[in-house]
Amino acid sequence: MLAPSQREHIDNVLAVSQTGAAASDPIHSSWVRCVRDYGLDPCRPTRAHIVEHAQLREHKDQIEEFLGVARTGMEQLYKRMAGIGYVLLLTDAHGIAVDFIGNDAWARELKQSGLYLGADWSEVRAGTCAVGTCIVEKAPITVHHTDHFDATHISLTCNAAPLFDPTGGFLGVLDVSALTSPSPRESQHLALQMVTMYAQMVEDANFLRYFRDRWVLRLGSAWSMVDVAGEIMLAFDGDGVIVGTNSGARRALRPLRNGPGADTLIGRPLSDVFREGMDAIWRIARAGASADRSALSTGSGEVYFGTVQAPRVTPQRIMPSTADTPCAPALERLAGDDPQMQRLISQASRLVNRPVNILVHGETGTGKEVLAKALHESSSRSSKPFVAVNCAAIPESLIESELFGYTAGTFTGGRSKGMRGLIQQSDGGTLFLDEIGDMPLHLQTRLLRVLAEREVLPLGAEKPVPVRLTVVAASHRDLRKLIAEGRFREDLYYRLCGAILYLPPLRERLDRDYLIERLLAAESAELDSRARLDQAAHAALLSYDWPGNVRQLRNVLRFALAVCDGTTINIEDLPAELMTRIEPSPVPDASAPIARTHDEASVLQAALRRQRWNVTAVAAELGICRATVYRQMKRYGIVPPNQA
Ligand SMILES: Nc1ncnc2c1ncn2[C@@H]1O[C@H](COP(=O)(O)OP(=O)(O)OP(=O)(O)O)[C@@H](O)[C@H]1O
Repeated sequence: MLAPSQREHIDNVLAVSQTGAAASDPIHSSWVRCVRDYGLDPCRPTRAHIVEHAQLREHKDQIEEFLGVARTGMEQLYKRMAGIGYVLLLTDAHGIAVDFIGNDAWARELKQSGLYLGADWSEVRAGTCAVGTCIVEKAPITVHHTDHFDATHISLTCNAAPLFDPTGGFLGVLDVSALTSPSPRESQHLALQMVTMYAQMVEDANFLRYFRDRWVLRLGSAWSMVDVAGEIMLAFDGDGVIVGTNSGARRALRPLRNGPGADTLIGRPLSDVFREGMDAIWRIARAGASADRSALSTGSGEVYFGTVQAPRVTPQRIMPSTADTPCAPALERLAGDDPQMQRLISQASRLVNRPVNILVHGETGTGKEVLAKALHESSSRSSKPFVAVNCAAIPESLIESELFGYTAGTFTGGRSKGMRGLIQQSDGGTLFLDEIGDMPLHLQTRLLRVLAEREVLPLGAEKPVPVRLTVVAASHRDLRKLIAEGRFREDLYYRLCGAILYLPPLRERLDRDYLIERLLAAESAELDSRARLDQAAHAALLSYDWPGNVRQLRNVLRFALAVCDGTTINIEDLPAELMTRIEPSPVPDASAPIARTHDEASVLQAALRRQRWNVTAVAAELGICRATVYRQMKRYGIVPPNQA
């Protein structure tokens, strides 16, 4: 039963989402997103969603090291905020609360409201809220009472600040929330300042931990405060080259000279940023904590006071030098300007030389093998073999001998000298196990033993052979689900997932243009063609939702190059499926475009009516993405009844 205040709120949300919002208003823009992009219905308030334990574990595993650092900051912040009724949430980049500090006395109310461990505060799930909207805006935000989209949340007040990793990737959100609060929005001003300040402190603590083997230059505009609150931090190596920047540095500093790459500081010498040059910085380092604190000035005329912290551990033992390279070239080539891919690449570049196995998740055709290969090529193992095995493609009866090898005379008909298995062949290099979820259970047990004991026992052999094995495993299936069904060993899962990388589906990537260009160049070179895409074909490629991901894009380009006139690829050269995703089967006569348009419009209209104008449900029914539904609605002038 809805309270009058909730009903009034729903009417308000409906009115704004129908008329649209000013781009500068993050709350109303979020309401519009909730209705138009996520298909959320303000008339159906929904309780908080708490993810299951196993899923929460996975989210925590992703940022385990960071969680330890963040906890200290959270405890300090909680001490200051608990007395005035606030609780604290730390969420990952997906909006899942991976840590929480609150008062046990209100545990029931807090859990019901979603102020709890495991709560999903993404905008897609919870509507406008401090965490979810902060993830979209990447900036601190207060979402107070009726700023929330969902009427169940309108008694809450929430303040959130984003957290970035030392390479600028988005890590998650720090949030302070209260079950009750005074009605003026201004009452939250201080809470927002506090959460923003602590988010910065947590980020900086993480930065110092991450770059503990590097020199760190801390800068502040107040002479006496630099040691305690250096707003700007730059990590640099013994040659004075910048290897890391905190958020403050990324906001405030630019290289002295313009030119290519002027937007990034990583990889540049410090003398490219400060007029006084490297000598002055080494002088500051030598002065240590003494009062001799030279000022450094930037190209824009700002003056900062600096202090330099020496490396606290010896570099190379922690991480071989290439692992610190902000982006290894083989990895960098995988993507253009897509935030999800850029984050993945920065995570991957930090992993290349670490002694961990990596699990890659992604839909079929997203490039899991390509990523595994790039990881290998970027590592110090690159001169050793990269061995790829598709566990789903090799018949079960052969996987064992293929992987583990066999000795002479083990099989009648086998090679008389025996065979080194693929595990041995990858010794010192990388073993890529694709579709690991399809590996039979008894072989999972043997693989686990190889990983634990670092030796392999070929079939028929008496003595094990030592191997230096680094595994990158991939799966498009949910391994946690397979574990729950008893089809995948949990202990093997934990051995394999030293780190998990999620490859986004192509429809979510914003760098499709880059991929189209790269793949077209690669395919053209192979076919010795110089054909270019015309505008309509290019637009069709950009707007398609690519269920088969990068592989399908590659195949489509190959097809188009083969059938085009040799100079221009136009829309007719693209395979029919790009034009017919929305049509009912059987496919109508392709020579009748008017009939096809008419069919498309009526199919869409019927589905919209059937699904009561819920765009998400329509997209699911027709097997297309929501953006395509909106595009088609616009094209055919279909307007929801309440907006007509
Ligand atoms: N980033 C990329 N740049 C260029 N080509 C790519 C990229 N990602 C994938 N591809 C191409 O897409 C195709 C599929 O890639 P890949 O085999 O790595 O996908 P996958 O996710 O391992 O697929 P599956 O799940 O079917 O094993 C390949 O032809 C590959 O060359």
